[in-house]
Amino acid sequence: MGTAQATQQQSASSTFSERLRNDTWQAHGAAEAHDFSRALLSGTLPREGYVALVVQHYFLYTALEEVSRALADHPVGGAVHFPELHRVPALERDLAFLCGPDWREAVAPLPATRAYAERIRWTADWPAGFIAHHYTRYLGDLSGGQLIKKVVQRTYGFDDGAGFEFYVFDRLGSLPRFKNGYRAALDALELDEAEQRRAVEEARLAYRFNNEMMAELDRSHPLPRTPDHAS
Ligand code: HEM
Repeated sequence: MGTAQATQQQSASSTFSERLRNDTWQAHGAAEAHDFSRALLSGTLPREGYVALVVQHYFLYTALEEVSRALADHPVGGAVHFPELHRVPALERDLAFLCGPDWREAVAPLPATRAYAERIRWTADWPAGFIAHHYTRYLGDLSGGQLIKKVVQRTYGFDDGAGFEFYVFDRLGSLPRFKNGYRAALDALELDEAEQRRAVEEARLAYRFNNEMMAELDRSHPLPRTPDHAS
């Protein structure tokens, strides 16, 4: 059996959450292998690069949480409306800690972040597409994000909480249990085949937006990856 045929057969018998995971896993590999991700995870990202990432997160999650609130009562979009997951309050505290009380005047989105946030806002009219964006960010934060949390705390010498609250989900209880409940909420949605496929495609697009954002961060905060960059 050819690989494409095998993948199709697997997809046909998979739940929506399995599809989202399996059919984007290649894109996940690329995101994980990105120079910026690797620097973050290996503790070699300079502090300014980390702060720039927190700033971009602030603009992204502002869009995600705005749309989540707007769709709270929608039968599809409302399935992922978990206010206890929301990151903007934590990001605001992180930015005040990292940049000082006037941080709002000092932050701006990169062009790639602006485009990504615009796409998220666009899905306010397409709730299954919004779910794809929601899934890509929050399940990532609850998974690989928890590895990053430990490295970030150690690398930048943060005390408990301050500077990396973004990665702390202490209102959720057990994260594996929350993630299972999240996947069950996705699987309970009655999305037809075509809509599931479109949503998976949108999740792949979300990964591309993330990679673009990391590429721009990389360009604006060059990583010390070679001796030339080390000074
Ligand atoms: C340093 C970079 C990264 C590392 C080390 C990492 C690592 C991981 C790990 C270990 C898991 C759990 C896998 C499992 O359940 O078996 C995971 C899941 C996930 N990651 Fe990442 N990740 C990284 C970057 C990203 C990025 C940039 C995104 C998207 C913006 C992302 C989105 C996701 C999602 C959505 C899941 C959940 C998959 C699912 O169970 O459906 N990750 N990641």
